[in-house]
Amino acid sequence: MRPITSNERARMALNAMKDLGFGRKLAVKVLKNLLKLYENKWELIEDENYRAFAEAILDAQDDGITRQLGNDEMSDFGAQDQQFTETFTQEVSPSLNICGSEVPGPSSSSRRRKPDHNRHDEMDDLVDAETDSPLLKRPRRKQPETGASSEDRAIIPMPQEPSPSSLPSPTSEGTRVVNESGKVIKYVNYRRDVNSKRPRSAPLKEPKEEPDLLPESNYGGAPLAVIFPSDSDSAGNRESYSQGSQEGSERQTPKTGVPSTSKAPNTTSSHINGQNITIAPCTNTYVVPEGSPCTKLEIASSSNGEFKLAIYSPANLPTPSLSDFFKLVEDKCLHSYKLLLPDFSLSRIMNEMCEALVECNPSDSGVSSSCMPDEATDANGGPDENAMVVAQNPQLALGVVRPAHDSSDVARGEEKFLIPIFNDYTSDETPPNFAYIPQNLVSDNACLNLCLARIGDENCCADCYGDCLAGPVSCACARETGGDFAYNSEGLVRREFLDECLEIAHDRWDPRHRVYCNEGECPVERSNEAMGKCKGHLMRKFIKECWSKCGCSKGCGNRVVQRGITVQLQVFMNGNGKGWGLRTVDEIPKGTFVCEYAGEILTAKEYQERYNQRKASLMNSQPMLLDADWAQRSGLKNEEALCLDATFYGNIARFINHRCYDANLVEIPVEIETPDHLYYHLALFSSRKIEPLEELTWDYGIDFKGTELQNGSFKCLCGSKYCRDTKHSRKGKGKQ
Ligand SMILES: C[S@@+](CC[C@H](N)C(=O)[O-])C[C@H]1O[C@@H](n2cnc3c(N)ncnc32)[C@H](O)[C@@H]1O
Repeated sequence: MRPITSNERARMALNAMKDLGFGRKLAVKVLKNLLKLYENKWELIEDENYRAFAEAILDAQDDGITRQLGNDEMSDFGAQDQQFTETFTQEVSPSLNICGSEVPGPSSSSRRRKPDHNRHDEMDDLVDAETDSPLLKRPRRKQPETGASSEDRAIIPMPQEPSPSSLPSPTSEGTRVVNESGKVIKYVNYRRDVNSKRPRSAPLKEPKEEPDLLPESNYGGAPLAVIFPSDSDSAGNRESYSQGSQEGSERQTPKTGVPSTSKAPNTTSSHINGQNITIAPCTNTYVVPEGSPCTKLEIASSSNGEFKLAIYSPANLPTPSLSDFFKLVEDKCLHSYKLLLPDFSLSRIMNEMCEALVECNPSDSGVSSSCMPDEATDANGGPDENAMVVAQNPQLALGVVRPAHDSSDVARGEEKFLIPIFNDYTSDETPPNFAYIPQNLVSDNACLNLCLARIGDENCCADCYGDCLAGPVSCACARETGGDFAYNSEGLVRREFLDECLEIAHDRWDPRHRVYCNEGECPVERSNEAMGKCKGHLMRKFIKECWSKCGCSKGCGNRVVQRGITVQLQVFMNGNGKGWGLRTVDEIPKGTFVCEYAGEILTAKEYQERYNQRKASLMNSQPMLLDADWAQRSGLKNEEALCLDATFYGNIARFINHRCYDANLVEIPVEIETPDHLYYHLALFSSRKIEPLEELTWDYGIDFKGTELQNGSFKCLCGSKYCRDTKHSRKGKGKQ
């Protein structure tokens, strides 16, 4: 292979800096000086994704070079591509001035900053010490010593929801939130009166006709649906809705995923990453690890709203006192997070949790004022709301008669906005009965070990501060997406990444995108012999978001899905045989997070058992396998093969209808709390710009060509010209 030339290396280095947002002229200048400094040793510049280069530019900026060059010169990348190519054969000096600052030569800790900067040298040392980190860890900047609390110091203040009178008039794209330097950091829509402005009903906007996306022959011959089958057709499906609500009261409480009315801790379910959370009876999540195998920390709750923390020790061991235990946890927190306030106290946090809990449930006399610690305090020392475990209203159990849906808000206040129901066709019909949950629930048997200790340093950015996207270099949380964050500063999925995801979704039947299990190892095959040999699992690209162990703030731009729904939605009766559907109120730009597909996390086997037992009541169910990473695993255990079922518990995504191939939403797996990809969030993002009042659709990935068992559960009425259900297709009849 031809050796890479200096000019090519220079071009690559400058492009890397351009990607980080640095101006070209400054970068060229710094690069020249670095080459002198490092005696043309490009490896030192290229090492760790051009870390030394980026840091030298930062130093140069701090030293005022930015001002010297002026704004125009700082943003002149793009032009003059040729100019820099002949400039990189420089003479060497052992130590030189990079844009005005004295920097030690390569022999002495070549990539360290000069010592007298305003930076936090201690953190720099830490960063430098991590030589094997594949990506740069951005040093946490030293905070001004104002005595302010950690919250006060957040770089990007999260916008407060204004009072109704001060609501800004929303634009189609939402209200821009800008940071101090005027950069748009996110768009916010504010809760609006559902009756205002928009008519209560509006003619359905069918998804717009897509241009020819692929030759006809490419979308046939799909080997298998990735969805578990159901045998209803659309008509049957509609019938089951009206039965559904009556049946709801008679239904047996499913064995898993339902807060039990019994006190046995093992029969309740956990709710993750959200508020108003149900219980985590799955005590293995909270068991004190291996080192002390006989002592157990157990967190239990009942559906009456009580919960408790218990430490069990075997007879031959003394039970540790709660205060000793707290002290140890505090020490560990200090060791892990380093930046705890001096008066940090676990017991105080727990008291505050209890108080908050009582405030959240003022009418719930069953709420105990005792509280339990969670493993998680977030990296800023505060309690981690995502991991708190709170008893939930037992009425959610499906065995209990619950009122019909509230047509002004199907989400019953669980989301940031009201999500109203419109039915202009059959005025008395309401959506089928189900319990609205904003986040997933986990069954007892599903092996989902939510333990912060499992998130290693390489899977988080403990050293970051504020907004990871605003930093000059990507942190470890961008590694999953090849070193660039999946989101841009406006909170949208980056175009290139989205296009890659769309390509995979479009070519989902192409064997190049699928992985096939060894014989007898496929969890789907094991749970349902009738499925036959493994038909392959789609290998998908993951997004990784920052989370509790990361040092950044909750407003960090790499936290999108975990912040929940930010677009205004409506449930509506479709009137075209597909039943209820979901539509957007406002225009949605391409790459916007719309909602997560939430439901009960079951094992594939559990789902199959449930399906076999109550086939009829599962007619509307679209269980999704969480198999995006099974490719990396061999010998998956039954309890590790997870599946998402929104039949009894689900969120707004439960109303999204299927459209073959050219749907306006695409699902992307998002890693938040677990690093191993066996559990992830199935997040739906807009695949293109979506017009106001357009129906939202998603390609469920059903093979309508397979045998009955492999088939999807309905006759497809999507109306897409790419419809795969050739037997029943209404191609060309889709418009009404
Ligand atoms: C996740 S639900 C979607 C919401 C559903 N329409 C409802 O009324 O609750 C999936 C069910 O909707 C119906 N459905 C979704 N997409 C459809 C399509 N393209 N054609 C016909 N029926 C569809 C099927 O009955 C399917 O089992």
